[in-house]
Amino acid sequence: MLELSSITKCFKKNCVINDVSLSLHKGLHLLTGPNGAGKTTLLRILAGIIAPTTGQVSLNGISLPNDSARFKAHMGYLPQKFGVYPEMTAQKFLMYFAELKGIPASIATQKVEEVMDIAQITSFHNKTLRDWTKGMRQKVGIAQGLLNDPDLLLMDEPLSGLDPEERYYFCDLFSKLSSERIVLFSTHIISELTTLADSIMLLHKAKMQFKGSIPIMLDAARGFVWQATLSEDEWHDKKNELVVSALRADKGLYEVRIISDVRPEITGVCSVEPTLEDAYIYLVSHDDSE
Ligand SMILES: Nc1ncnc2c1ncn2[C@@H]1O[C@H](COP(=O)(O)OP(=O)(O)OP(=O)(O)O)[C@@H](O)[C@H]1O
Repeated sequence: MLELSSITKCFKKNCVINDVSLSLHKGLHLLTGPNGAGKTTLLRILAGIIAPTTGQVSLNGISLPNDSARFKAHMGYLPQKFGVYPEMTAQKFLMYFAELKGIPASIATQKVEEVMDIAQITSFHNKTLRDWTKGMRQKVGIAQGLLNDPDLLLMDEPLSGLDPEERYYFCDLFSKLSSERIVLFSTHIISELTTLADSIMLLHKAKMQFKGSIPIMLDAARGFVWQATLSEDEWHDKKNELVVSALRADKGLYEVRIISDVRPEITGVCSVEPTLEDAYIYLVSHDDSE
């Protein structure tokens, strides 16, 4: 189990994480929130790269920073900007990482083969990384995170810059990997993950605004999501007073999903079931910290 108790992180007077506590068990967990919410900072704390200003982190009873080496031996981390050495092949690159992680040479070759198989990059193993697409490089990043067979796999925005097919592939992979470990990743893209994640955490204005299962997140917004079709004039008239979670324009008509505590005064408006994106907008717009 991963436990965070009362984590606060301040950069001088700017506190970007404020008293965050949570426990995560085996499974797939998403960390989302607006730009600058503190997602990368929180993941860097969990990866033992930076220390919290106050608070504790522990993984199966092993705590940071006291037992940092042992903690890191059970953790894999994919940073937001994962650099590769372009002249290396994936196999060489992963062997290099295995050495950095202290994996004994006697099992490193086999371990590298195993993770290349999981990340489905075996057939490219002899190609230098210079020639790889972003999605393929991301697979190498995930493979390096798995080298030590971690109990905790942390990934910072692993879906960014990927096309829909690649995103589907990775979500499915993370879901499979989460049957044996805690997989926690940050993302701005939440719609397609609805059925896969065991829990979702929304970090907003330094606080954990929401944490819970996807059905519970959807429940939070139920009754507050509306749909209406507006003419161009109506849309321009109303758009500044509405909180909009989705918009589709077609032949001069605007199909709008609206987040509102009360029925909006629009002809033909109807209540609709929330999507995860609606729930996200609902929670972010119902920030009660101000
Ligand atoms: N080393 C640092 N020194 C000072 N401020 C920092 C440092 N690292 C992060 N911050 C600030 O902390 C805040 C949170 O940044 P962070 O990168 O954690 O957010 P994020 O949620 O990951 O954002 P994004 O979704 O845009 O990647 C930002 O205001 C950022 O400027």
